[in-house]
Amino acid sequence: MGEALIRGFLRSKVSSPGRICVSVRDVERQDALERIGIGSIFGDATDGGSKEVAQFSSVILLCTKPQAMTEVLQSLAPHVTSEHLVISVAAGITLQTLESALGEGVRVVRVMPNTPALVQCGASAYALGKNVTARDADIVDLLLSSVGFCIAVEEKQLDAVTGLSGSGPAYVYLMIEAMADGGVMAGLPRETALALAAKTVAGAAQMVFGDDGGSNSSSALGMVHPGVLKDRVASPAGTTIAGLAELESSGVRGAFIRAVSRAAQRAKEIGS
Ligand SMILES: NC(=O)C1=CN([C@@H]2O[C@H](COP(=O)(O)OP(=O)(O)OC[C@H]3O[C@@H](n4cnc5c(N)ncnc54)[C@H](O)[C@@H]3O)[C@@H](O)[C@H]2O)C=CC1
Ligand SMILES: O=C(O)[C@@H]1CCC=N1
Repeated sequence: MGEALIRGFLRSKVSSPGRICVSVRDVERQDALERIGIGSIFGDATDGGSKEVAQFSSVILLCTKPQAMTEVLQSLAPHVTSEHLVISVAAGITLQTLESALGEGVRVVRVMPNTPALVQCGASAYALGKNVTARDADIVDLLLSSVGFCIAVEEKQLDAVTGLSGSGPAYVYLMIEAMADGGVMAGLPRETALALAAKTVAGAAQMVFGDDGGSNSSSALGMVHPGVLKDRVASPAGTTIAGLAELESSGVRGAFIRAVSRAAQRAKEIGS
């Protein structure tokens, strides 16, 4: 996720390789970051990396796994001051945990991004810690909106965000793969089927944001209800309603609801 954000920031030009300083343990990741021109790459956070990052950066993104966060926070705490803004992307790790590990007065923001940030099509939500300033909120907004859509939420909503948009790309990949399988089963070459499936998902998602001209927009974000769009595709006694009936009888709608809800619950479990 950290690498996706870095690459997204570089693509959007909100930052440049010379302004980014990274502490990363895996050698392959270090090589990948070197290849994209990151100049300051340090090793393990617990072995000097945190100190170096805190020395050279005013905005620090924490992008390790939640399970590694305790030791990373411990390594960072002695070097972080009220001059730093710390942004965590870790699923489930609460603002309270971050703030109490980093110390009094530290400015902390909790973010849940997703990997399409890499291609500027991310969907992120964030919650501000108790010490952040209005300028910090602007910085977070600037960074996240440079790589896609972003929205401020209450912290208690972030586990739900994690289950929906944080994990969501994986659900969509599964759906694209399955739709392509269906195309292959119906006689299409694999590559054609995959391209059609992925383009269909991307195009359909864009329509929800009113990119049909916005005539049916029903919300502040200019969105069109997906049910309206679905009904427009389904002709009476046509192919689509036959396909939809299969999906409904397989319980796909319920499966998606349960997937998001189970992933949100898992985020809560990780945090506790
Ligand atoms: N993968 C995703 O789609 C998303 C992940 N997240 C969050 O992002 C965080 C990272 O997840 P992934 O990118 O999937 O994991 P990952 O395992 O791919 O990346 C974690 C990185 O942390 C580095 N690392 C671990 N311990 C370190 C240490 N002590 N010092 C320096 N570097 C260290 C590793 O070298 C690795 O490059 C997690 O907290 C996750 O909840 C949030 C949203 C989406
Ligand atoms: O699977 C995970 O735990 C992370 C958090 C959201 C997406 N990936």
